[in-house]
Amino acid sequence: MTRSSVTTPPPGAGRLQAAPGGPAPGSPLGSHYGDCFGCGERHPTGLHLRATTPDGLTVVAEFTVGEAHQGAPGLAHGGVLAAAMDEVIGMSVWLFQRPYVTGRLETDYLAPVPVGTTLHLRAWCTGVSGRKAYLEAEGRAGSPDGPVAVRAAALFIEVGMEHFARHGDAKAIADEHHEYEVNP
Ligand SMILES: CCCCCCCCCCCC(=O)SCCNC(=O)CCNC(=O)[C@H](O)C(C)(C)COP(=O)(O)OP(=O)(O)OC[C@H]1O[C@@H](n2cnc3c(N)ncnc32)[C@H](O)[C@@H]1OP(=O)(O)O
Repeated sequence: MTRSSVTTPPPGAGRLQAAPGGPAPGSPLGSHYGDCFGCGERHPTGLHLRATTPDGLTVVAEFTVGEAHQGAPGLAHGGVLAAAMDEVIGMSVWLFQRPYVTGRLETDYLAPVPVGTTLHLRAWCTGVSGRKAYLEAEGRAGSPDGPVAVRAAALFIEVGMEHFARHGDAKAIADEHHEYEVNP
């Protein structure tokens, strides 16, 4: 991954620790919002990512490229693939048990991804420093051992739940049940 200095943990950054009360190894990680383009079950043309954590420290998910996700004929749109990387990395909020948002997302496209391909996604944290979390992800075509088609590196920033109430739909937030801590 050709990550930049912005997405590289600084010297002395901590490692992700399994949060008390966090998901146990093997647990499914639910959708954080039903209308989310990445993971929402109500979204008609979204990515419908379904994720699990194999070990409490990383996230794995699958995304099958559909007709609604094309850029060039028969091929996935690069922005949609970036969204898939953003989402699988964002699923790490369940591991942190705190809300984070994307500050920066860097993506390498290594191979075209045809419609019908299932991408096997994996995300992991490379360091934590204050409110900043450094994460990476990869998407392999066809199987968990398939060729890497997409790679990403990201800087996520921890926010309070008021971020979503101030900028978004406070009622929708209240109507959904979130398991991570609201007032850490
Ligand atoms: C209800 C469901 C919940 C659900 C929760 C889960 C959602 C997951 C969804 C998937 C993920 C997404 O798509 S999230 C959606 C896309 N992202 C967004 O909408 C975020 C928009 N940006 C913002 O709201 C803001 O810029 C923030 C929150 C990121 C930062 O603002 P802030 O809180 O005022 O903090 P600020 O002081 O600016 O930044 C803190 C530190 O981070 C650094 N920093 C911030 N942004 C960057 C950046 N792009 N590149 C480099 N560095 C940066 C600053 O230099 C600073 O470093 P230093 O000076 O301390 O060293």
